[in-house]
Amino acid sequence: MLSIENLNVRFALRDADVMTAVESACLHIAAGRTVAVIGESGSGKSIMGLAVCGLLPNAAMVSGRIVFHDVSLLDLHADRMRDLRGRRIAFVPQSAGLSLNPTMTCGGQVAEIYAYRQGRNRHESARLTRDLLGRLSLSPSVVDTYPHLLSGGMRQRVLVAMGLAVTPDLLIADEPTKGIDAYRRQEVIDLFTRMRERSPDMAVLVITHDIRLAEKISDEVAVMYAGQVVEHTHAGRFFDQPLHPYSRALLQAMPERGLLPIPGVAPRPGVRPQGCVFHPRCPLSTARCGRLDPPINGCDDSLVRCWLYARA
Ligand SMILES: Nc1ncnc2c1ncn2[C@@H]1O[C@H](COP(=O)(O)OP(=O)(O)OP(=O)(O)O)[C@@H](O)[C@H]1O
Ligand code: NI
Repeated sequence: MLSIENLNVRFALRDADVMTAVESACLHIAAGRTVAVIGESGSGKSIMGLAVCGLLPNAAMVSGRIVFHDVSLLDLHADRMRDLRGRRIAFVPQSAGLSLNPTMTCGGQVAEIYAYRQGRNRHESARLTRDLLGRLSLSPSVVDTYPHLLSGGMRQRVLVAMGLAVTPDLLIADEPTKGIDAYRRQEVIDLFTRMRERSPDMAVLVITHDIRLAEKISDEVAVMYAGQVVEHTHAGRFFDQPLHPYSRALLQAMPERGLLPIPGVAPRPGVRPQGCVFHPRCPLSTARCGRLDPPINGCDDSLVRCWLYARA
């Protein structure tokens, strides 16, 4: 359904410096799959998601290809992209608090989508809104409630409802558990589970720091480091036997897996090490890793960007 091929996103900084937020990233998502994109802060997860939705800031310089069904998104006119985003691709932004209209009830905001996007009348829009919020386990009272009266988790669900109201083929959710406490996290997990049951063919891209959320809801995991997708694999396989040394380090840093900090620091934005982007922190790096960019290698059903898996 979606192919991201060699995507680069750069920003021009002052003094003619350029900072690379996403670098030759590749990712493919099939219908019906939930893919979690994980990685440390600043690794380019959100920027990649925004690129797919055509929501990058104007200053961004983008190259590569993003193909959705047969449409090349980076070549689309802004009007057509907006239309696509309203009907086929839904984006659930990171800050639920800021993204809802404070002057409208939650139900009103969902109903508006049915009315404007689908041309439903007021009565139908209201009924569809109640159904949808009900299926997402939001009580009927939420319909008439203003966003600021809800918890972060509830607001997030309203935003997801707004995304689902357009019955998209692809839903992209950026940090759905951000700012949500442990107890409410379960609600987000339930929400994704319910959403899957309701729309089994929808592809879902979940951008998250929250590796445990990824484990609970995803079919596949893509790991980003310094703007690159360094591994993309089945979730079960990833949590059993991650391939990339960075993936292994990420998992070992989880409290339940040893809380081992990843040595060193991520490269500062715009200061990219030569060769493999991870080699300065990698316990397994060799001289070659510091000189040459690793190719993307297929290993069983997985893709991994690491010299360890390169065939001679
Ligand atoms: N408008 C911009 N101008 C310049 N640099 C930007 C801009 N937006 C993002 N960046 C940079 O792009 C890089 C990738 O940012 P991005 O938001 O995609 O990271 P992320 O992986 O989503 O991190 P987080 O987990 O903190 O959300 C960062 O180094 C960020 O500083
Ligand atoms: Ni982000």
